[in-house]
Amino acid sequence: MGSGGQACDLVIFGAMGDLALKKLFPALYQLHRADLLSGDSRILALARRDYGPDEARRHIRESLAGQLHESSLEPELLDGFLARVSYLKLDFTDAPGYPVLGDWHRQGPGTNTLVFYYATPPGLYGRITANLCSAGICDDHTRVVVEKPIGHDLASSRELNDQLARVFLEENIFRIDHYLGKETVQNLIALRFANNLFASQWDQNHISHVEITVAESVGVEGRWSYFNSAGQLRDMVQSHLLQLLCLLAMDPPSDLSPDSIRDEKVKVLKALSPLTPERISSHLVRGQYTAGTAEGIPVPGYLEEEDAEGPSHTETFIALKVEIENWRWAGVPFYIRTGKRLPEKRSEVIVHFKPAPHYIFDPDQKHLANNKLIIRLQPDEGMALQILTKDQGLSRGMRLRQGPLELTFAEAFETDRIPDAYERLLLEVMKGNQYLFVRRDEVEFAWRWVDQLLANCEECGAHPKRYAAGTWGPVASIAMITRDNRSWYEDA
Ligand SMILES: NC(=O)C1=CN([C@@H]2O[C@H](COP(=O)(O)OP(=O)(O)OC[C@H]3O[C@@H](n4cnc5c(N)ncnc54)[C@H](OP(=O)(O)O)[C@@H]3O)[C@@H](O)[C@H]2O)C=CC1
Ligand SMILES: O=C1O[C@H](COP(=O)(O)O)[C@@H](O)[C@H](O)[C@H]1O
Repeated sequence: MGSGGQACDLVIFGAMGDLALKKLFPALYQLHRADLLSGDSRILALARRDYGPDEARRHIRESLAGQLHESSLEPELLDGFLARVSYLKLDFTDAPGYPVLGDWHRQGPGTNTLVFYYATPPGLYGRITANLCSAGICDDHTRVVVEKPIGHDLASSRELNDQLARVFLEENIFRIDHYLGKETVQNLIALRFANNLFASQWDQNHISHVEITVAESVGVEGRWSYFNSAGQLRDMVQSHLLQLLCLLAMDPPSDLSPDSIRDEKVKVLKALSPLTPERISSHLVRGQYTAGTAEGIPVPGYLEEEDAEGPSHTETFIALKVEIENWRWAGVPFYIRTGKRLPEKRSEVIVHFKPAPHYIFDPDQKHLANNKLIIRLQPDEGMALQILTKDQGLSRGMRLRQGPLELTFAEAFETDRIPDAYERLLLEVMKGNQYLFVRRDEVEFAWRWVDQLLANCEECGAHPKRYAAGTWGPVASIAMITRDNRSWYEDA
């Protein structure tokens, strides 16, 4: 097989929902456009709206026109793509409606791999799986793609995983964490394991601490009810932030096979130090935004959002000091923070290296002495290595100057467009390659750690502190890192 996917019959549950229209169809169209969708691949869009086939295609076409850049919209390619799409009205709770899905698959070329994509509220995953099972549509080759959140805690994620496991083989379950589909996140693997320069320095002997910031300027965007039952810890840390942490902290996998990578990630999750009640006050800060500004425009606070349903102690910001109890990372804190309504959308990792063992330069400049690797995940994707050089000029003596070795991907590699995460993820589903998907034990170990953290927060009665929209979270998050004589890296 080339770089494209196998021929698939992709059945999208929830095909008229936000995720499908904003992410899945645009990504599938881009794959079609890049000739990465096998010629025989077909798409069945399922929703409960009363659309005829042409009406559904028209709706998808209009939605694509609203989502994609003009330069990607080529009428003939759009026609070709939409010709792959059929529409079927189905109430997903209605078991007798399911056999028709099997009929649709049998009417196809006969060799296409059947893939179900659950783009629905997570509460429906179990019901859909049971209905597919009763209709006898699935076999040992049928794949399923499930969106986060996989459960609300360890118990519910186990229940959901059990439901999936009754019907699908683990090797056919593709649990999405869309951060793993981001080019720059995958690049962490290349950076660490293709460059011995970094590989040989990647431990507690050489690194003092690591920062991970995933900042968003948006608020909860009409998802108050869902978000309020989750909060930033469940919504972002349990999945995306812990995945980033794993990719940064894991030992080298012996190869790039899905299980080699995932085995190493699981070891990191198992080694996360629990945040006991005694450590909560020094290792965790939660926040909730109040009215402020976003990109200069006044915005309401979390509790005044249009769809807000009352008082709430749900956090929209969290900062954590995370420790990993193993040889590689003993004594190296990972400071992570993520929040809504922060001043800008910015995801980045800063690796702070320890200073040289013996310092011989001007003592006034000692604060410059730590090298830093800045990995910009989004936007302005790229990286910079802060190094020290001699300041130029005759009058300066041996003065040091800090400057970056800079690599901006868009400039260096002349990429016209960075593919969206869902393009990569859907392509890998169609190839049957799970290395960018989360294995059951990863999800469950992540929940185990998050559950103890939430329980300990509860025990301490630690409510979120207020921060104004448009600021970098509660001041306590700055104090958390300052206590260790460090500061959050700000280079904006
Ligand atoms: N949107 C996003 O960017 C992201 C979403 N996700 C996850 O993706 C999943 C889908 O999210 P999203 O698209 O935002 O949700 P939406 O609510 O927009 O879409 C869900 C769709 O499922 C349909 N649906 C619900 N119940 C039934 C039913 N009984 N029978 C038939 N159709 C039904 C809804 O139909 P109707 O329109 O008729 O109500 C709706 O179109 C969720 O698990 C979410 O957590 C994850 C990351 C990002
Ligand atoms: O999964 C989620 O991610 C988005 C942020 O994703 P990004 O790709 O824009 O960085 C977040 O807004 C949302 O709350 C969460 O559910």
